[in-house]
Amino acid sequence: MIFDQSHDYVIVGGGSAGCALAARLSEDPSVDVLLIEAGGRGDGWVVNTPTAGVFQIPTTLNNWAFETVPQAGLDGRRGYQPRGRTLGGSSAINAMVYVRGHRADYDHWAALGNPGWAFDDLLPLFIRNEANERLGGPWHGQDGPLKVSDLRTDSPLHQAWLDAGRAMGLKITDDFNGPDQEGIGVYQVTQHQGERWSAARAYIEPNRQRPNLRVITGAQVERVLLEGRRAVGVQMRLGGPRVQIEARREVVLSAGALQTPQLLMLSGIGPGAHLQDLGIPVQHHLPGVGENLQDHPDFVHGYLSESLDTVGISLKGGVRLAQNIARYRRERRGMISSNFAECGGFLKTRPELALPNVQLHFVIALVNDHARELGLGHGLSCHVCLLRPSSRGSVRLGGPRVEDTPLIDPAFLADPADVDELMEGFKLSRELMRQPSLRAFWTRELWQAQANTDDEIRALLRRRVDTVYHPVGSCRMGRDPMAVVDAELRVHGLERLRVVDASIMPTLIGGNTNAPSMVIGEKAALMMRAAG
Ligand SMILES: Cc1cc2nc3c(=O)[nH]c(=O)nc-3n(C[C@H](O)[C@H](O)[C@H](O)COP(=O)(O)OP(=O)(O)OC[C@H]3O[C@@H](n4cnc5c(N)ncnc54)[C@H](O)[C@@H]3O)c2cc1C
Repeated sequence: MIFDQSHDYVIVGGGSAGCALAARLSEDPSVDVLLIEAGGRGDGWVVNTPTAGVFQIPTTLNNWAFETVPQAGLDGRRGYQPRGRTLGGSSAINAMVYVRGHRADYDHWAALGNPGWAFDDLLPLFIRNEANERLGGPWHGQDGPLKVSDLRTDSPLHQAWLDAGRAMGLKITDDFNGPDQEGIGVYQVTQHQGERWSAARAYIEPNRQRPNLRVITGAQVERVLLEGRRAVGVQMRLGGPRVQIEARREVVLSAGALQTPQLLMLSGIGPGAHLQDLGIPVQHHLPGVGENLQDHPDFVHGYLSESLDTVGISLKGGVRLAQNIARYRRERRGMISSNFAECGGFLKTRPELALPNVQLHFVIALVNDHARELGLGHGLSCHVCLLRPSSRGSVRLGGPRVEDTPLIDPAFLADPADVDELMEGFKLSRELMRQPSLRAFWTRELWQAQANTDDEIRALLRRRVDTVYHPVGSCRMGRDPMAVVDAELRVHGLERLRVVDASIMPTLIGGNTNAPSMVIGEKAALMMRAAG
């Protein structure tokens, strides 16, 4: 094969995991690392300014903005799947909530036959990843690349949220990432002095001067190049022409839970029959590629509000916004530094449960259809999602070219048990939002108002549930025939090819997935350096 360029490690996808991996590998000056990202540089004010960042979610700005296939469990609706398309990946468009997940989830991964992935194995990596401005040891790091801070919004809604939790006798916490996840609290965010801290800002920007770290943006990889069972490089499009890049040591796919399986399948690695249907020569039959897709099904309660402490579209709100913009320019504080999903909680819907089974995101604006529907006025929202759904979906190719949107099927609410469990979360979160301290901030319940009987609630869930943006699991780590990578993240049956991103999670974690994806990158770097 004739190559246009050659590097030791070629990493495809500059997202949460890919940025962490590239930075850690290139700490060793004797290796040279190439990071390839399809999107742009991700360093503009829209990315960095927290409230501006929200405009990326309903649009194609730095966003692949995928749709799912029609979901039988959601009355045949198509779900929405925003995914970051820029250096920093989804961490450049996400809600900045800093959460690691529950220790039991990682212990479960290890118990499934993945040594080295128990919580106690990963805690030092979470600490190494983190620069927390308030919290320190033994649970938190203060010297890592990822800045984590308290919100700088000074919102009265925080107190109202905590008071509502107290009124219901719920635990109150000031740290969702300490020894006990359960409780109601205000989220810490991946921000520094009121600005977003994406994976690119954490891991790539400070290391731009390294001669052994090359970053290419605006280049979409089309496939992995194989020689027999060995990955030798990738083929990508850089603007018009096709370019072939050699990986002298390894190719790493970090394109995320939806596009890593897509790239494997485009390279002839995946379920043989599916590839043959599309005319793709089967290089390696690996039936688990694209299977086991899991995502948190999420329902959003909506409320109208007259409070100008919420973000909305109104004349008075416009004046307030202008004042807040001026304040943000001066101090990097106030409403413009909001991540919207400011407060939340991890709760058990039944006291006998061993772990919290639902997560709440309390949002200081009205969220309707991922902010794709906007109306006049002000409002509030409370998301409730199911942390460990039973439903399993898949990612399949939509066609034989990388431009063909993958067929994404999270199979939301396919298992009726998920509907019933989420219904418990619905009732709990609605009760919380009706507590006097929060009731004072809203004037009317919206779409959930008429859902009172269990059947009405189930029907409403099927009408409105969608993602809270945590797809994982589509290139699952494990040892069985349906596993795609081993515990060192090497693709089964092939050489010099790894997967390093959220797709390797065997099961969903109970929490948000950005920091865990970075830690997957951190861990991969350690394993790859040890392998030499
Ligand atoms: C709207 C939204 C809100 C979220 N909110 C939170 C939150 O508040 N807190 C939290 O912890 N998590 C949140 N998440 C989830 C979290 O950000 C992701 O789980 C995490 O970033 C995934 O990391 P990754 O490395 O697996 O993939 P990504 O970060 O998505 O990176 C994949 C990268 O690969 C690139 N790529 C794909 N295909 C190709 C190709 N063919 N060639 C080259 N490059 C390619 C993509 O452009 C992208 O940059 C949110 C996600 C979204 C979308």
